[in-house]
Amino acid sequence: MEKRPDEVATMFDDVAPKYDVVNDVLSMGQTRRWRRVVVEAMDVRHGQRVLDLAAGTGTSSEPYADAGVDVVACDFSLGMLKVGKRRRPDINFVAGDATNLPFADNSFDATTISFGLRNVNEPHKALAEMLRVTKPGGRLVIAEFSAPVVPLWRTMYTEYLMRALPAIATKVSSNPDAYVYLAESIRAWPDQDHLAAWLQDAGWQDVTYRNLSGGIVAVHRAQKPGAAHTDSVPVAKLRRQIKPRRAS
Ligand SMILES: C[S@@+](CC[C@H](N)C(=O)[O-])C[C@H]1O[C@@H](n2cnc3c(N)ncnc32)[C@H](O)[C@@H]1O
Repeated sequence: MEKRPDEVATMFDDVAPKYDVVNDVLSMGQTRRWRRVVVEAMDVRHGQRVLDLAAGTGTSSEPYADAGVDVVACDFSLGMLKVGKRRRPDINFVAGDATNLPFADNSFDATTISFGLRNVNEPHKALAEMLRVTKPGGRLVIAEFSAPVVPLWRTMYTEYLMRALPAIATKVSSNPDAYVYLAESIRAWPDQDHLAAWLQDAGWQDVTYRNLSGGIVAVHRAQKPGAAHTDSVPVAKLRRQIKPRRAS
């Protein structure tokens, strides 16, 4: 399906104010669990710099910021970035296109993209750009809608996508067409193995994936070839070290 970048950006500008609420409704609360798995897969450490690409309103960036990790939330929809900045002024939001990132080579220890790659008009270019800006040995974690593995579950899910989801979106969203696009773009998106092959073709190594909710979502993990830099503290430990913020 055709994804014109200007139309995609405008569509996200339109849905931005209610984006997170509608997400929670349409996923029946599952997005929170999916996001926790992404953070675990990232396994970032104190002192590292993380790129959250297609970060939208920054909901996918928040766990890193909350853990004191230096996270850059990049997106090309100014509407989404504005909502994010208003909600989380402490996060570094940067306007940028996934196919031509405004960052130097090897500038991030880890890169992640949640529910964004499917919307990029040239996903192969985005995978190459993510490789370029990630340090050698650095990690990539992608969360994206995928293909349910059990046939009956797949049939039920397809029914939900094509019938129930647009109907619910009409009630809860200001731009129901965006959710017709959502359903169609999920159906047109490659399955788990296909995406894993794209990652390898782009130069990523040690590609693995994990299915969530029976394959409705897949979390792919990969590494940039080269030696990783490891003298840092895991975020799990860091959480215990962070002092609560004092009210001013
Ligand atoms: C479904 S939202 C995901 C937002 C966030 N990552 C999350 O998990 O809630 C998809 C985002 O991808 C962004 N996007 C799509 N194509 C892009 C591109 N070429 N460059 C940067 N951002 C892009 C959209 O603007 C939108 O904010």
